[in-house]
Amino acid sequence: MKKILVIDFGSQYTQLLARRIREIGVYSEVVQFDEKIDLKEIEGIILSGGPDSVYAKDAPQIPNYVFDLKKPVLGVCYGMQSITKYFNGKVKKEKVSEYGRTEIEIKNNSKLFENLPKKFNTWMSHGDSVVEVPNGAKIIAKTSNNIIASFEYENYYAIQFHPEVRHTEFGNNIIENFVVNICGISNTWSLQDFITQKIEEIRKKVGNDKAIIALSGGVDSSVAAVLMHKAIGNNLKAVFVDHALLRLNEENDVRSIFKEIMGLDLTVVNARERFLTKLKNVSEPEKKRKIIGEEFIRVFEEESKKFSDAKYLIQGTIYSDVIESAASGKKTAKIKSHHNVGGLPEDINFEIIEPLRNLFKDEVRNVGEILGIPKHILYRHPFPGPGLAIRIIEDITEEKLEILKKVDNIFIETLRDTGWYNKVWQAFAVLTPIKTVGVVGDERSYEYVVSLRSVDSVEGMTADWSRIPFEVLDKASRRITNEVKGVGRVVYDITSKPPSTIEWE
Ligand SMILES: Nc1ncnc2c1ncn2[C@@H]1O[C@H](COP(=O)(O)OP(=O)(O)OP(=O)(O)O)[C@@H](O)[C@H]1O
Ligand SMILES: O=c1[nH]c(=O)c2[nH+]cn([C@@H]3O[C@H](COP(=O)(O)O)[C@@H](O)[C@H]3O)c2[nH]1
Ligand SMILES: NC(=O)CC[C@H](N)C(=O)O
Ligand SMILES: [Mg+2]
Repeated sequence: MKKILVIDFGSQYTQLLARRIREIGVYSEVVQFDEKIDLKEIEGIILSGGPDSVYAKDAPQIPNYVFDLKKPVLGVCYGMQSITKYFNGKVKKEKVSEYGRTEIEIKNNSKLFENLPKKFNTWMSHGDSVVEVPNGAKIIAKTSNNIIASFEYENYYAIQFHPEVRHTEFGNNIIENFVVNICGISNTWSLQDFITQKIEEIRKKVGNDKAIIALSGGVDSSVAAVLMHKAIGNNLKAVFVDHALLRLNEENDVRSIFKEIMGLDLTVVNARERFLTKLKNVSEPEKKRKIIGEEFIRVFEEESKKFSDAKYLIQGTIYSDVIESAASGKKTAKIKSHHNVGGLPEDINFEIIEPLRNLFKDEVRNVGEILGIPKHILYRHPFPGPGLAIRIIEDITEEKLEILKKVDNIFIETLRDTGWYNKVWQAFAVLTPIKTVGVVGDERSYEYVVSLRSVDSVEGMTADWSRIPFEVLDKASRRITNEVKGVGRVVYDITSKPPSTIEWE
């Protein structure tokens, strides 16, 4: 299949580049800068951004095959700076850094900016700048700070801004100009092709061996389960772990979801005791995540023994889990260890297969729709594998779990009753360790503060707090303080991601 190769230098946005290209209808893959790869059917190359400075000691280099292939190359930010360095231009830390919205002006014609206005806003994130382009290169655009925003040199196209983030105006047009007009690939690829290709790939790999799928009833593992079932049929067994950190009624909901999508009964493992014992008195978020990640694997190992020593473990990991755990590339910064990626123990007895690892949430939902999974399952709010453990700040007790389950349930019920559940991307409650003074029936009370959190997002990589009407929040707040013993105060979290993350831990 003809494709565009994206070479990763450690940017938080690398996968978004590949994703934008797939949106245009062209297949794209991300590889690491030092990875050995198959060079067949590459029609163009994109060099990503990255945290390093090109002259730094261990700065990643453009691999040699990029120069040998002689295909069009697009360098983004660090990618632009590394092209400059290779062809003897000059990169320097300038007095002005450009972060966020920056206007650029097109000074010379280029196929890359065809049919675009002369001036528009882009999104930048750089401290270094190109101060001298390679000999013979043509400067295409400059920013309002007079910094070089784009140049062209032979088959190399360089841009300082990030066309892959939604805040860059005409970003998709620029990527489409590169992929379709400059590299000349026809845009006929679709997620249906992804499904066909994955099924074939999984069949080849698993053969007649057995596999266990970690099924949470969430969007990602449900889609992965249907896809895997199509590929290997009855050699697949689904296992749901009840770790006591679930939402109210979760077990029953998951059983019925599974019956609906697979027509089969689900294996539910009661692991409540063992998770709670291991988590007793643990407050530190990364520690909680590591304990949970390991315990999940131990449970799956035991279950695999009961299924002819299954050789494979399937997980519904998607790309946001990977990037934040810093498992995407050597140069990427770690934000938190998602239990299914960064939280995994080192000694694992089976091979892990993650068919959705390179897709984003909304792409996974689209795959699910193509596979015929009902919308009410695909559009459930995400729920993290570590569950309520990362929504109870500090140590976890049965009492706190009871409180949080009730609060969460009331908030979600209120959103459903008022038509807001489907308008927001993810909503939940957090139990803080703070106690607060109140007055109830003329008596003093001293109870917990809970926070409601609801966010709008597309990919989960960035998010903003939902503008839920005060009346809806008021309804939830009054029900919570009236119905849940142990809660003295309700607050609403109005922080975006970044700088915060969606979950509190
Ligand atoms: N309680 C559980 N039992 C079994 N597997 C689980 C459980 N919770 C999470 N997992 C595994 O961990 C993976 C990652 O969890 P994650 O919450 O990101 O995805 P999901 O639950 O499938 O979808 P969603 O993001 O909609 O909640 C799941 O796809 C699944 O493979
Ligand atoms: O399966 C998971 N295991 C985890 O360890 C984990 N941590 C966060 N999340 C979910 O990922 C999305 C982004 O969350 P953050 O902004 O908090 O990183 C949100 O949808 C979170 O609910 C997790 N899911
Ligand atoms: N986003 C980037 O690629 C940044 C490149 C380089 N680290 C700089 O600060 O200029
Ligand atoms: Mg989940």
